[in-house]
Amino acid sequence: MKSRNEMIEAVRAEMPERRWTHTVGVMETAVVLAERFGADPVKAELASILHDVAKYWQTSRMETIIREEGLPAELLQYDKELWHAPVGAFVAEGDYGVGDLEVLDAIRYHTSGREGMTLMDKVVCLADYMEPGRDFPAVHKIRELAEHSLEAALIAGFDSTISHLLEQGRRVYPLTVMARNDLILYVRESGR
Ligand SMILES: Nc1ncnc2c1ncn2[C@@H]1O[C@H](COP(=O)(O)OP(=O)(O)O)[C@@H](O)[C@H]1O
Repeated sequence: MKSRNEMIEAVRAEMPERRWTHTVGVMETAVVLAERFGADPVKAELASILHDVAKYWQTSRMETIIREEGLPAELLQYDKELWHAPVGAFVAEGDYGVGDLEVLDAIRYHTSGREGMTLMDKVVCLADYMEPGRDFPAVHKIRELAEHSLEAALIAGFDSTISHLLEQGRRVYPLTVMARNDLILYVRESGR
């Protein structure tokens, strides 16, 4: 596996400066959330460093990887914004030598979420929604909820994404709906 510094330099070279600033925000937020909710902060930071590694890859390059490396082909029927997450996990494993499935899955599902999200999935996905550089109508509420509940904050995040997609008449990738349903059940049953 590449060292932390090698990863930071390599990932930084893959993106414009403003996206690197976002990545640093996600790293810092993920560490805070990991410490708050009992996840491994080192793994949370590692997943955060790499989460957007493929964000600026050409569509055709991502499409080739999705087709040839057996990533879910249904992704190709949905917003291209979703593709960089599973492709990023593939790159994290192949090019950066990350072997930890918890870290790889957190990268893979950071945009869509999934049913049965792990603690690490939740931390990285939520950090991506609420890092300090984010500014969208629901972000204040999300940050407030995140003081106490990872799940309630994530539900608010997914609500905001789904509403936005509905308003624009766009397709909703089903994993996000499943993630939200599952989190609602989790909150109801655990009382969090
Ligand atoms: N379930 C979904 N179905 C379709 N598109 C989605 C879904 N979830 C996220 N997206 C798309 O992905 C975008 C967010 O991706 P994200 O990785 O958070 O990018 P950024 O970091 O640039 O905000 C949303 O604005 C939306 O266009």
